[in-house]
This record gives sequence, C-alpha cells and structure tokens, in this order.
Amino acid sequence: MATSILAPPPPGSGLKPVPGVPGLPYIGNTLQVMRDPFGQARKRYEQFGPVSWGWLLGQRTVTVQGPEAAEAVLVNRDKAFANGPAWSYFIGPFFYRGIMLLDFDEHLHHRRIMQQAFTRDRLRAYMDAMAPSIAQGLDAWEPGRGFTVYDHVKQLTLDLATDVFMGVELDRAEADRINGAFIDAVRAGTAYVRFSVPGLRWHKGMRARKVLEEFFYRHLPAKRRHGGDDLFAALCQAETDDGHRFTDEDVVNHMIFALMAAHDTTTITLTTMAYYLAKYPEWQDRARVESLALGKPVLGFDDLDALTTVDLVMKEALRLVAPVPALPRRVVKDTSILGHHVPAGSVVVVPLLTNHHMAEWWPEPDRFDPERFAPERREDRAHRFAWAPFGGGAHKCIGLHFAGMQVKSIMHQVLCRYGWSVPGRYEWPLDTTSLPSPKDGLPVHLYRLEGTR
Ligand code: HEM
Repeated sequence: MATSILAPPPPGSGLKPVPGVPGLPYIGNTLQVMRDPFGQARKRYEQFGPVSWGWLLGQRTVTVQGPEAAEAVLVNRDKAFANGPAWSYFIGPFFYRGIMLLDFDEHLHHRRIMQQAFTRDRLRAYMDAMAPSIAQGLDAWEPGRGFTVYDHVKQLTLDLATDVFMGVELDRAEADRINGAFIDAVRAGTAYVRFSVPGLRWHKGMRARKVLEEFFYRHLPAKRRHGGDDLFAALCQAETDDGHRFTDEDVVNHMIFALMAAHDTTTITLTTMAYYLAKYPEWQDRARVESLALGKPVLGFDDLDALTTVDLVMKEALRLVAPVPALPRRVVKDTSILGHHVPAGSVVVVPLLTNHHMAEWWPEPDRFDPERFAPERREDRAHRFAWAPFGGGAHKCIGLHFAGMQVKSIMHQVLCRYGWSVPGRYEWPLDTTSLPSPKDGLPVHLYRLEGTR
C-alpha cells in the first residue's frame, strides 16, 4: 500500500507532515487493528515512528504512540485537543454531557464541583457501604468448574453500583431493569449501524438512556432532601468554596456517565487480575497470605496500603490490559505533535493498551511481572506517561482512588474465601474489538477454601 501524508505543513513552519498508509477510505485497517492491536501498533511504529495516520472507524485518525506523544496530547498545553467532539462520536447520545465529554472552561467548572464527591471522607463512606454488598454477592457464587469470572464480576460490580452509586433500595426486578438499561446504553457505543433501527443496538441504547433519565429524575428530589453516603447524594450536595453546584440535569448526566465509567473498567481490571493469579498460583498464594494476615474478613479504608501484593498485581493488570484501550481527541486548531503538523479537524488517538506493551519502555513487555512496580525497580518511572491506565491531564480519571478501593475490597474478600485455577496451558482469548474482555468469560475452577463456611 502507498504511503501518503495527512496534510502538508505550513511553509516555513519547520514541521514535518504526518506519514501513514491510510488504506481504503473510512475502513482503512480498522479490522486489523481491532483483531491484533499489538501487532499492528508495532508494525506501524517500526515503519513511521510515534506519529502516523490512517483511516480508523470512519475517520482520518492520527495515532500517537509512546509516552512522550501521550503527554503532549493529554497535557494539551495549547488547548488544541478536545474531548467532546471525539468521544461523542462513540458514546455521545447515550452519555450526553457526561463530564468526560465537556471541554476546557466548562469542563473545569464541572470538575471542581465533582471533586467534592471524591474527597477522602466520601471515599471512606463509599468503601464502608460496599463491604456488606460484596460479602452478599460472593456468598451467592457457586464454586465449581467452568465458573465464568467475567460474568460474575460484572454482575457484582453492577449490583455494587446500585448500592454505592445510587443508594436506592430496589427490588430485584427494578434492579435488573436499570442494570439492563445501563448495559444497553454501554453496548450502543459499539453499534455497527449507527442510527435507530428497532431491535438493533443504537435503538436499544436510545431507549435505555430514557429509562435511566426517568429513573434518576424520579429519585432526585428525595436525594436532594435527604442526602446520604452514596455518589448520587454526593453529586446532589457537591458545592465548591465559591458556592457552585450542579443543576438537576447535571446530576442526572453525571450519574449516568459515572456508572458507565466505573463499571466496565473495574470489571476488566478484576478479571485480568483473576486471570494472571490463576496462571501464576504463586502470586495468588502470596496475595492470600497478606489478606489472611490482616485477620479481617472485610478490608477497611486504613488497610488499603497493607495489601502490597494485590497493589502490585493490580498495577501490572492495568498495564497488561488497559481497560480503556485508547483515548480519542478532536483537533480544534492546527497544532503539532513531536514536530509533526496536525491540522484542525483531525482525530488523534492515544493508544493506552498498546503503549503499555512497548519494548522501548518496558523490559519483556508481554510478561506478567508485578515486581516491575516494586520500589527497587519502579519501571513505570521511566516516563510519567509510561504507565497511564487512568489517562492524564485535565481529564485524568477522577475515580482512580475509588477504583483502587473497590478492586482491593473485592479481591481481599475473594482471596479470603476462594481459590481458583485454570489448566496449565490455558491462554485466554482476549477480545479487543471494544473494551477488552475475555471471549469465553474466563472459565476457572473455583473452590471454597477450607474452613470458610
Ligand atoms: C480501573 C478502573 C478505571 C480505569 C482504568 C479508568 C480509566 C479512565 C480513563 C483512561 C479516563 C480518561 C478519559 C479521557 O481522558 O478521555 C477516565 C476518566 C474518568 N473516569 Fe475513570 N477509570 C476507572 C474507574 C473509574 C471509576 C470507579 C469512576 C467513578 C467512580 C470513574 C470515573 C471517571 C470519570 C468521571 C472520568 C472523566 C473525568 C473527566 O473528564 O474529568 N472511573 N477514567
């Protein structure tokens, strides 16, 4: 295929053009990238270096590889990269005006208010609220062979979302209705047919958005009145020092978005950890020894630092399988990335998933090796954007401590009750066509530890 440039740089600018092999208009090599993101990224990097372009998912897309380029885009010094017009293409109608889709001053205004829902005291309260629901969820697991980790963890995190995020008592039928709507809204983002045809994903997503809006508007007046320890109440009450608060519409939009942002990401993290802890039983044993040594069935906020092994494994899981595989941005004014001219109107993608596998930054990048994050090695310190599963810059994940708390709380309780294994030669089939997940749901042999019931 022929190499071509994205656009000629302005004369005298000293900038280089962005090179690439664009492929067929609209389609480009979308299918190859979805099927083998790692192989494609390496090939591209060898051929063009960190900045190159091609058609991806119907758009002329500049892919920027490596931590230096990631920093340039995410730190966004000259405000050339916008989130809203880039993310909206994928999730706009379903996650309308979620904070990640807002930009610049408006985003900052919302972010300052939202920060009040993620203070230390709030996090402590969320963590306490989670513990009994985790125990209840895990009690319902039925050990045996063929236990699909991904499906069970997904159900658990959805149920936790109802308790900790919404703080609304729901009967099973209503919880299933809301969870179902939520799943439809998330799925719609990856629809192939991107307009409403009854029965297809896009249409279901639009209907789901209505169900979620109706639900949150119905419960909002009581939340405003009575408050509570859940995220919904926290967003209702959040207020900056200078008195700014969210409107009802803001609260509803942010709730729907936060549910989405929190749920799949922690599910993927826990599933990846479970996979590697099954493949490397010595790590599972090491993590369990620490959890049992705590002598507490439930992890408290002040115990978070005690689980050093789980912490290392979580970091390595987030490196090996970044739950948000790529961050898109729309270029709103002509700019440059590492000396390459990038014209307004382009889409730029920071590929977190493949960046974490670059041999230049990570020794033996595909190997599970949690010790690389241990104090004496700290391979992530090679560059501040080398390890960036939570993004960076103004939009850096606001829920990263929440995520750590939730993942560790669940993992601690699982380790204290259950062991799990996979056959020696098992390799999981990772689906990378959307957010990464195991195609087979990760079937393991789950067994109850002696004396835990
Ligand atoms: C392991 C779990 C998680 C991962 C890997 C993750 C990853 C990310 C990433 C990469 C972004 C940046 C998106 C961008 O720059 O375009 C982000 C933003 C965000 N995340 Fe997370 N996230 C996780 C968990 C959570 C949780 C638990 C919550 C809520 C409780 C949450 C709420 C958000 C919100 C609200 C934003 C948008 C922030 C903004 O635009 O200012 N995330 N997350």
